[in-house]
Amino acid sequence: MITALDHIAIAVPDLEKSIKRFMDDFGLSFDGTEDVIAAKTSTAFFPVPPTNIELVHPLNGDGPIAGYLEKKGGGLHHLCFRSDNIEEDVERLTAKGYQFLGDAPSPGAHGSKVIFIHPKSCDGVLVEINQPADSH
Ligand SMILES: CC[C@@H](C(=O)O)C(=O)SCCNC(=O)CCNC(=O)[C@H](O)C(C)(C)COP(=O)(O)OP(=O)(O)OC[C@H]1O[C@@H](n2cnc3c(N)ncnc32)[C@H](O)[C@@H]1OP(=O)(O)O
Ligand SMILES: [Co+2]
Repeated sequence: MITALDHIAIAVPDLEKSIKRFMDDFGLSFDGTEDVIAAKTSTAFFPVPPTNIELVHPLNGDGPIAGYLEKKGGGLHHLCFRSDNIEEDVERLTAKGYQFLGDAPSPGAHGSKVIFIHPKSCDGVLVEINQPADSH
């Protein structure tokens, strides 16, 4: 079951510059950076209760964010719903016709499991579903 809006992600071409923007200009608290190797993505999180902003940037210049930045230069990239049982939600949504990217959840930030729904399945919005580490 989906339980919360876990985060909204913004793809940024200059991670350090954007971290400064969200801390200094918008005054958000900064939860640190994490390189997620399985996703080829560097992340920076800002809690904005009850959700979070996630900045995403290509890790080593490669991966899905690199392609997005090349085409769009940056922008709102995805939203993420938190699930209390990701496998069950994937099965339920697949039966409704949603097209998932990948066959099974993979490692995400903070030890979570994540999977994505193709934007063409969802009105042009890339949707991530995650299950936090403490509820696996
Ligand atoms: C750090 C881990 C994790 C977390 O814990 O939070 C993350 O958030 S990781 C974040 C990065 N990972 C991903 O984004 C994985 C899922 N994404 C993908 O697999 C790909 O990006 C994609 C969505 C399949 C697109 O890749 P590709 O098909 O190679 O790119 P195209 O440029 O050809 O796009 C095809 C089509 O889709 C539209 N598109 C692409 N990206 C987005 C987007 N973010 N939001 C909305 N639409 C998107 C693109 O415009 C194309 O549309 P058309 O031109 O109409 O065909
Ligand atoms: Co994300």
